[in-house]
Amino acid sequence: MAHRPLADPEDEDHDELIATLPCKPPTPLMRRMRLYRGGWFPEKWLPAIMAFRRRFEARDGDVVVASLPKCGTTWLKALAFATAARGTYPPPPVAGGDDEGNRRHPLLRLNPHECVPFLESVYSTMEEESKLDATPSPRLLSTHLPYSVLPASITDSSRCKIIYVCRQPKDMLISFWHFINRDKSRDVSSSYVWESVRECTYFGSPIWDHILGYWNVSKVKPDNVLILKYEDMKRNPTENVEKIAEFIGQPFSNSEKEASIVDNIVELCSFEKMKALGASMAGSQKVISSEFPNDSFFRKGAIGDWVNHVTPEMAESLDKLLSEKFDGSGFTFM
Ligand SMILES: Nc1ncnc2c1ncn2[C@@H]1O[C@H](COP(=O)(O)OS(=O)(=O)O)[C@@H](OP(=O)(O)O)[C@H]1O
Repeated sequence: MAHRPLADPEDEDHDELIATLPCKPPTPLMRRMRLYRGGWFPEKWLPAIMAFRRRFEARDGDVVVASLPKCGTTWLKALAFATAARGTYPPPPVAGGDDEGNRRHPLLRLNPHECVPFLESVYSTMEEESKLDATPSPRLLSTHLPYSVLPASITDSSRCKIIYVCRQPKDMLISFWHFINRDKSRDVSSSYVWESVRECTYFGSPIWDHILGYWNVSKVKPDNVLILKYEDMKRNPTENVEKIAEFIGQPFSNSEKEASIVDNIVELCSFEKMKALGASMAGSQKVISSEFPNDSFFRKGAIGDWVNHVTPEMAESLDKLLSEKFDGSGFTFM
């Protein structure tokens, strides 16, 4: 007798499935959270995440920028966009004037999040989903989701390339703490955020799990997953831009190198330039589901700001926790 294949639970109504997932009650920072495929997510986000898993169709040449929030996402989006689109939009020369040609570059008018959409947000509206389908290849996309939540269309085929950026968790968590507290009127209990600093978690999910999810795949599929580190990008921006270009199959030619195209990209996406632009656009349209002002993505852009906020004891305990969790994986922040 032929066996009937088991129904895929995600084919059922999202709401019914979500209601069965383990949950945590709301906190002052977060609405109700649900455990899904090994990670905690605000319940409200799950329909879009599930729709993304079900409906996204990867195409040859798609490049996905992946990260945990506050690890350099905005910067990497800018660098990857400027690199991939340099044929259509040459980066303005470092010493270039402020003429119309130089102002034509999208990154001088738009926040990088507007140039590279978050897939999990795209699937929250039919309009955004249709826009994504109509986007010509090659597409530059992004996600904050862990590898375990990505659709099979990305993980089981070799069509997509993923560039993952990670950052020393102490700096990432302090950056997040500032981001949450930037709007004093929200009156979010900072003790809740401090709990996540102490536990080294993001919305209840371990930070090391997110990093190791991508890291482990990069070891077996190096042509599909490239790991970058915020600290290394700060120290060697040129080298990292060259790495990005090679990884996406658009290496810089000798004539481009001679014309200082790499330097121009680095300058266009430098913290100082992007912060100044973000400040000048602060009052204009908000980005990422119209939620965040342009300037909220640029604060200090430094390595090691955690020393101003985290006690040496807390830092030591975080370092110990992380070295245990990364032990044997081959991953380090150096
Ligand atoms: N161009 C450039 N160069 C270096 N650093 C930069 C740049 N742009 C943003 N930043 C810093 O990155 C931090 C924000 O992280 P994300 O972009 O990942 O945030 S988000 O996920 O998009 O919300 C946040 O870090 P902190 O300054 O430590 O808070 C930003 O200031």
